[in-house]
Amino acid sequence: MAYQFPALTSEQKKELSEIAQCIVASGKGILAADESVGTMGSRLQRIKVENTEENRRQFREILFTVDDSISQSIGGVILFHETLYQKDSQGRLFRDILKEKGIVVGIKLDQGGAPLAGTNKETTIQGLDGLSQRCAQYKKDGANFGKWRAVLKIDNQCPSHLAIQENANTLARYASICQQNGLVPIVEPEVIADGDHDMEHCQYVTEKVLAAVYKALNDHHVYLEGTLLKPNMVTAGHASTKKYTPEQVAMATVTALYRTVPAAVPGICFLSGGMSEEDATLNLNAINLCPLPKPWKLSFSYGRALQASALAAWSGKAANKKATQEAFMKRALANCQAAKGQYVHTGSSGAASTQSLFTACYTY
Ligand SMILES: O=C(COP(=O)(O)O)[C@@H](O)[C@H](O)[C@H](O)COP(=O)(O)O
Repeated sequence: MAYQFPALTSEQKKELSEIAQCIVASGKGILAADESVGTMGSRLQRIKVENTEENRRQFREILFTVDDSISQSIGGVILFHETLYQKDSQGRLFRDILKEKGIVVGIKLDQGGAPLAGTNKETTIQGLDGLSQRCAQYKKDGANFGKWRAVLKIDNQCPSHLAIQENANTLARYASICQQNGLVPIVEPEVIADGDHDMEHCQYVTEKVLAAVYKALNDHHVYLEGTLLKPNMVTAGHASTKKYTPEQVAMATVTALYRTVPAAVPGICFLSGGMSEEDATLNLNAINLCPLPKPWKLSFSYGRALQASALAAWSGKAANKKATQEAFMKRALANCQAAKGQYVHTGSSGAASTQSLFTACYTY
């Protein structure tokens, strides 16, 4: 039955795999700047800045107009709908500014959670209705990849079989629709860090989730070479009393990935999930040094762990532009080095970079 009903032409496959490889080329990762209005509100609240469209625009202008050398560390930026159509103070579209730097533009496609009745407050993610039309428009408007974040939690009876299957199937359906429209899907099944479970339990759950996701992607004829995975690292729950070294986190994470993620996937870009900036970098570095087979690029797609110091430096003041850009550049460079296993912690990190960025129940 192979190839009787091919999902994609060889030209479509070539385009998708080239986009994916470009995003994770040699030490590059992704800036997840796709916070929705509500999530951006809680980020801005921390620095006592009002959550207006203009303030969101100003902060993102500062990030996107950083020195062109940023493109050595950042291969892609995920935008929220509002940001894809925003301009800098000279009237240039953000998406054009990013493209001129050689950075691939991505778009958040999921539209929030909905409860799964009969479960312990588990969710599925909405946004499949009209998704093909939205993808086609975003492609015309300059996006080349998409993102869909599914949330799974570790708790009493969680994640349930239903939550795992439903979210895996929804991620696969989204990925298929993206590829039909020329967008590389970032597949993000996030096992959130809420809870007091140990790292071993997180590894067990992460393996179950990823195995279900790759079965569903295969069922939906998704072309793996034209996808990227955005998983959690395998860590203990935020409330666990057990502490693990970056090397232990790396071994558990790469073991889980090696058991479940096909080698055809070009890149795995971790989310930071509430880790401090420095922990996210140290763990990524250890992952890249882990003595297990690693057939994929292992990189980053951080939101909080790339922006926390920059947000703190900015504090809503235009006069802080230089310090904000320096803080952003510093984290981007550190993660670029970590994606190559070359990061050396100097011990001179600022206070913001070692602060936990954990938000309980980070589910929209
Ligand atoms: O996947 C992500 C990982 O972020 P993180 O590194 O954990 O801060 C992000 O792209 C978030 O999904 C992003 O911050 C958007 O958040 P919401 O507005 O959808 O909550």
